[in-house]
Amino acid sequence: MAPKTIIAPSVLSADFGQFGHECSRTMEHGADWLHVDIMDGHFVPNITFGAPVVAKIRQHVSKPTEPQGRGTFDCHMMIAEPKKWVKEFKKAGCDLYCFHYEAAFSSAAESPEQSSDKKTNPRELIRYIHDCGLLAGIAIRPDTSVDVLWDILETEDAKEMPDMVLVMTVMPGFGGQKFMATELAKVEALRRKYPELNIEVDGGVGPTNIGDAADAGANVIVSGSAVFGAKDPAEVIAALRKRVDERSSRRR
Ligand SMILES: O=C(CO)[C@@H](O)[C@H](O)COP(=O)(O)O
Repeated sequence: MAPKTIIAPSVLSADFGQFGHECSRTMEHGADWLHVDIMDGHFVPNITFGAPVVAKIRQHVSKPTEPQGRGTFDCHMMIAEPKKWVKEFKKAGCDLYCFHYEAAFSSAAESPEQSSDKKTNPRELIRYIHDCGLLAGIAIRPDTSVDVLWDILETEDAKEMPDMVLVMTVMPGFGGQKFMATELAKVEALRRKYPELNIEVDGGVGPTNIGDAADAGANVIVSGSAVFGAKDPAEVIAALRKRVDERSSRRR
């Protein structure tokens, strides 16, 4: 069965001066999830915010009543040491912890106090995230081949299977960049092999290119500036949803 359409506005484009209100308002506009961009100034050349801020905005959005349900906080961890922060973000109210493949190999420390010179691998990290009670996502940058994911997705161990794959359609770090249509070949390849997988696209996505993203097979749609910069964000969210729904009903 085709996975359901999930619209996840990226809060990177929100007005941080009224962050809680921006989050609750976006949910009222029809969002399914909130895509929460965590940047550390190491993995990407930009810094956003950490777990204490996530805990504050969580108070403005009801927790999902089921896994992947409405109100899911989809935390996109653009950080160099993803394993270090899993428990902190769980405590803060994160539901889905999506780390970058490129960062995983240097992230074995279990807490901020521990040194992080050990290596881990993405499958172990997915298992660890699940053991901590979170959904797990794995992201790839435009300069990473989709081929790195096949081995991970072939697992027969449910604890090591990601709940979502994120295909970045810009280099991570900043909102408002131009959508890279070349990345949709990765989405197509993933969808061909995994009809039920949650495949997220993120970066420069909006009404002008949602058709291409949906046709390629994306079902989790992140959109920052197109939603927060719109006169009528509810209209943009509805338009994104309509296009993805149309495509997935043809696939069924
Ligand atoms: O992770 C990122 C950027 O690194 C994204 O979540 C963007 O912030 C999405 O914003 P737009 O490209 O839609 O403005």
